[in-house]
Amino acid sequence: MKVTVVGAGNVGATCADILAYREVVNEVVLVDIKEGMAEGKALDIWQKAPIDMYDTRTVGVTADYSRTANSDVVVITSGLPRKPGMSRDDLIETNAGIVKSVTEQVVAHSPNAIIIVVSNPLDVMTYQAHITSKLPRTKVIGMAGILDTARYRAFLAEALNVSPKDIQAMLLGGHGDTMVPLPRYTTVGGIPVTELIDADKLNAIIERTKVGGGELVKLMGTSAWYAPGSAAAQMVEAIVRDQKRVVPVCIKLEGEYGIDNCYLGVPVVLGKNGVEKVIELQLDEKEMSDLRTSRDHVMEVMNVLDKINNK
Ligand SMILES: NC(=O)C1=CN([C@@H]2O[C@H](COP(=O)(O)OP(=O)(O)OC[C@H]3O[C@@H](n4cnc5c(N)ncnc54)[C@H](O)[C@@H]3O)[C@@H](O)[C@H]2O)C=CC1
Ligand SMILES: O=C([O-])CC(=O)C(=O)O
Repeated sequence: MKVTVVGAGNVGATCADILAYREVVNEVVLVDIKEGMAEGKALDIWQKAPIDMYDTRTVGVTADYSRTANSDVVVITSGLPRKPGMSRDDLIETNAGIVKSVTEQVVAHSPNAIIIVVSNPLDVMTYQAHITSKLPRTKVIGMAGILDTARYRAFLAEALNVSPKDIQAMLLGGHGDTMVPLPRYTTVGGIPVTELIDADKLNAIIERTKVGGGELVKLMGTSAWYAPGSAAAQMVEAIVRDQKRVVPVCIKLEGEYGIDNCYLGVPVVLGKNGVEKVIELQLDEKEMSDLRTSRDHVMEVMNVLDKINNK
């Protein structure tokens, strides 16, 4: 199995490192546009192999897509990260062009690959990759929900002083401040979270989760990479090992949740064919209305992308 990671920056290199370290595939190809960057990071990861005892080959190339040919999965992380004071949507103009040209080259060399988009604004960059690739919606998906639920689970684990391993959670919607964490679908060792934490504390955690990316941007001056790289690697692993993981993933909705033609995070079954099933949860009125608010926001940004593409 072969995986390409486009963008050898913070998120891309972290993802490649985890894929190698865990021997998820035989070969990881890192691609970047910056001369020598991907080659250097791939070599560094390969030199770690004798220490950490793995044999996944890591190869780096500068914009040479012939080396990515016949990849099973391609992760697209190329693009600008935001700086303090910016929203993810502020990245659209630059990143739309990058994701479009990268997707064209990826598909030309790996027509059967499953594409995982990471670049921001996530839901709309997934839209960009999907329309550019012309692949089925089940094969062009975005990474956000695994990261957002991980933040939510980590905050809960801290507040409850329990292991993050025992916290299960689901979350819907766009990868932005309108995301919809679902306390009704959150459990701690099988126990509904609402039995273990009072409503005010839970609400504070939900609000912190929604701006979890921004919290890190403020601290570091650029956006996060350890958890995002790991979340993307988990999606790759689910696909190449055909694990049928049930995780939130961004995909084009075609009538699910009463929503059509919008790219949003929803629970899916993730396996060798990409998204093998979209799971429709029974939502109450408030959850449904929050999801519609999130949809409206993503649709607005999708319209901005349409204008950029029609210029
Ligand atoms: N979906 C999510 O949950 C998350 C998304 N992100 C997004 O991921 C993207 C990458 O973030 P970082 O790795 O921190 O940024 P970074 O700046 O460290 O890395 C980006 C890399 O992309 C490369 N690049 C730019 N244009 C390219 C092209 N045409 N072809 C190949 N490579 C190209 C750059 O040279 C750079 O090395 C950003 O858009 C960021 O907002 C980051 C974290 C989480
Ligand atoms: O916040 C950002 O810009 C990067 C990102 O999407 C995240 O870490 O959730």
